[in-house]
Amino acid sequence: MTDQSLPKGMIRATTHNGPHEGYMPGFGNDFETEALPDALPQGQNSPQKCNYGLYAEQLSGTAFTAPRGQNERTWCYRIRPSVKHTARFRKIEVTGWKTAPHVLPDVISLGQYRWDPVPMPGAGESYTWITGMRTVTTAGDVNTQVGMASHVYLVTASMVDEYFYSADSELLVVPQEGRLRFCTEMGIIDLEPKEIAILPRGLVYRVEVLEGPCRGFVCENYGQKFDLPNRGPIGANCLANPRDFKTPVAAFEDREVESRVVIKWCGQFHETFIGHSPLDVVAWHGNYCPVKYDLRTYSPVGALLFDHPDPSIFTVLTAPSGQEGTANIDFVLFRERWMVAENTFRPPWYHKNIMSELMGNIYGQYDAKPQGFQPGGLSLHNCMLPHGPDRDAFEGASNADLKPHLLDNTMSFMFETRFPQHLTEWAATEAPLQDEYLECWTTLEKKFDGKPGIK
Ligand SMILES: O=C(O)Cc1cc(O)ccc1O
Ligand SMILES: [Fe+2]
Repeated sequence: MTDQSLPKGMIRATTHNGPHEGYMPGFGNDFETEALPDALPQGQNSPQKCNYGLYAEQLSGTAFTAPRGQNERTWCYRIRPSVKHTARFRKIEVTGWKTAPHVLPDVISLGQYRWDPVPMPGAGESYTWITGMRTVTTAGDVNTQVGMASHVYLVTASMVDEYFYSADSELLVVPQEGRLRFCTEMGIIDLEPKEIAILPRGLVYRVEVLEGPCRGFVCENYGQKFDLPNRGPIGANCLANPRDFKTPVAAFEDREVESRVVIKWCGQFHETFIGHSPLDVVAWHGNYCPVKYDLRTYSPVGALLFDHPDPSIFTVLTAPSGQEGTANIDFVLFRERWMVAENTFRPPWYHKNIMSELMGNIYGQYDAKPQGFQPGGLSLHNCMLPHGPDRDAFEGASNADLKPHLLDNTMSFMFETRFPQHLTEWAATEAPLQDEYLECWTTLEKKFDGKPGIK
């Protein structure tokens, strides 16, 4: 399409944001978006009076004085200030959702653990985003803003006139089945398997089921926000590229209806009732915002000649801990890729790790565990506990013809934290823990016979 107002030959820039136009590309960008024309003040944040009678409100995601490269905040122009969204809070019980510190004397976390997929709810069972959250592990301490929790969610029902926010954490959501819609103060994110989303600390939202039942994983980050890892010698491209992250455009509700707001705060849950939808932000600008990312756009970089690199080459996002290179959480993706290394045992090696490794399978088969680690399933290899390929993987890879091989139909991930992860009672007793998991290694044969030569 030509634009008559432009010089001859010049084409106006357009943006293409995938199937629908509801998202803006970029990671950590300073975005601006308005759902009504001129709702966003230009050139200043706090005019004496805002257009449309809106209230200006800042949401600070980092300390005011955080260094420029980390500083995150968003200015919201809303129908009512958030303080009108909260009456007196009343404590409620949300039984499945646990928070660190949560070390139970009778639950042993020292070990290698694996779970079958948590069964989908039966007919007649109904779970929302809040009631369907089941904590698997916790690590660190929410009160000092270090550590994390891992959860499985089972969601069958939309939240209706009900809203949630976590003052404790940002949530990294990894769907495994079903499609969810996150209606947030800053716009709408639709999410399905092979995508992930980050919901920042303090952001209010409602979760709806687009296609259920829904199952997935959540990493709750109590610490510094997830960021893109530095690429070092890899250079300026590959791994997760910033433009593949999508932030929703502004969308608001002007609905006056009895509504419930639930807040998670220092591990406790509280509710309050208000007379309207809190999703009333008409326009916003800033860099503290929800985002989604399609894992299929992750460009893995790996070994081109020999040996198996550390899994950190597959880091999608990293949440720093204050000690450089030692993350509070790394989110690592094992996806389809070519295996070409010569004279190499290609699957993960055997090892013990100071970091603790919580893994989940999104779909397909993981190369170190051809059987038993199923889509929807989880495993935990805790701090300094040995693990590695099972017997079948070892025998297969030790004897494989090492021609280039497409590792296909595989997508697993790891929440790796510097802290030991503690099982919840649910993970240790109710979830489908595989009692026989250790047997995948007990059959590994002794091959050593004291005589030189390749066995
Ligand atoms: O334990 C695992 O399967 C995760 C993992 C993968 C890999 O390629 C190297 C090390 C590692 O811990
Ligand atoms: Fe590992």
